Amino acid sequence: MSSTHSTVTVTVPATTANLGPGFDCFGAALTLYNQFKFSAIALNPSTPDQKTLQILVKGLEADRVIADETNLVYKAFAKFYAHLGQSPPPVEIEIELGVPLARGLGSSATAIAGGLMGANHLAGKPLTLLQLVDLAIDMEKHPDNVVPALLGGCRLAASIPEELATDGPGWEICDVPWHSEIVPVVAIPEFELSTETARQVLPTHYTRADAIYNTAHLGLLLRGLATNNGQWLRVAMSDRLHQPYRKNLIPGYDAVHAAALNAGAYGLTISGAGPTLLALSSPAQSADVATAMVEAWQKAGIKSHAQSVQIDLRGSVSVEAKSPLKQPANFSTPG
Ligand SMILES: Nc1ncnc2c1ncn2[C@@H]1O[C@H](COP(=O)(O)OP(=O)(O)OP(=O)(O)O)[C@@H](O)[C@H]1O
Ligand SMILES: N[C@@H](CCO)C(=O)O
Repeated sequence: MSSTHSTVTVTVPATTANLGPGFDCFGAALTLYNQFKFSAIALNPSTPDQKTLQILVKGLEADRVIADETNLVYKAFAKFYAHLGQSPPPVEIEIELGVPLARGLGSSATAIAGGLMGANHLAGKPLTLLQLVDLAIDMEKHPDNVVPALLGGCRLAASIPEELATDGPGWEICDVPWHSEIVPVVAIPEFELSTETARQVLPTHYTRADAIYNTAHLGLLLRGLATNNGQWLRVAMSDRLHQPYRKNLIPGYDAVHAAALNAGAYGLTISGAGPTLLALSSPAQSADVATAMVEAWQKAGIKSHAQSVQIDLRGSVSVEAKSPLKQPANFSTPG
């Protein structure tokens, strides 16, 4: 009889960060998913040099993902064990990609959330979800993707000031109501833009006027999302901290923006660090908005895919199962 062991499959939603003025603090989970399956590997004590890590990648753009210990899912897995003061156990990770890479839809956050959740399950769940959130923010360096990726919904994260800090998490996280009649429409171009590149074009200092502009627009956005006020949303998605600098990295931005508004969208913003563009629309206009965005990009010589999505409310979901213990890929029976 073969021995069995727990495996865990973690499903993690894509996210859209910033939504315009909420730079580095505001984001929402979307109904596009990556899946990560973690299985413990049984090493044979009498076989030398067995692989302690196997990574298999399937799905969208699978050949673009590195399958060694520099893989971000594994880095998060290893970070979890380092946090416990332990070495990571031998593991097989199967990745099924449904979220396009480096497009501003939080693919890196899915990898971090998946790696941390998977590790926590294999370790017998020593950490709470909020402790995983803290570790994830520490890895991603900003909370706006990893928080909704783990918790679901639309979330605002504010760092707790030093004078109020305790030993607990360093962030106050609140859920933000998103009216059910507001449809997010994502137009995803075929080219990639890494977050690193998109952060390099940002200034390190801003004027007081720019700070006030973003504060006011984020407030308006929160109220617009809660009340389905299209006029407020139209104005609220403008910002002065990142989009004016990043739109030059996205060919066709102005044309897609104009096309989305002409087709009836309330507003349009760069999703995360881009290049995906996110429009907010009424349910009745969302199909027209998606078509208009793709056509505008096509005229600018860029292939894209657009679809209406919904806000994911569940966040990262893990399902445990019992399976036969995995053998390492280079396992050999001593003979
Ligand atoms: N499933 C995955 N497995 C391993 N690494 C991944 C995975 N998904 C993303 N990554 C890593 O994250 C990189 C993309 O991260 P990046 O922050 O540039 O974009 P993004 O997270 O998709 O967009 P944004 O942060 O703007 O929403 C990939 O190039 C890859 O190195
Ligand atoms: N807030 C981040 C999201 C992308 O990771 C940025 O805009 O750079």
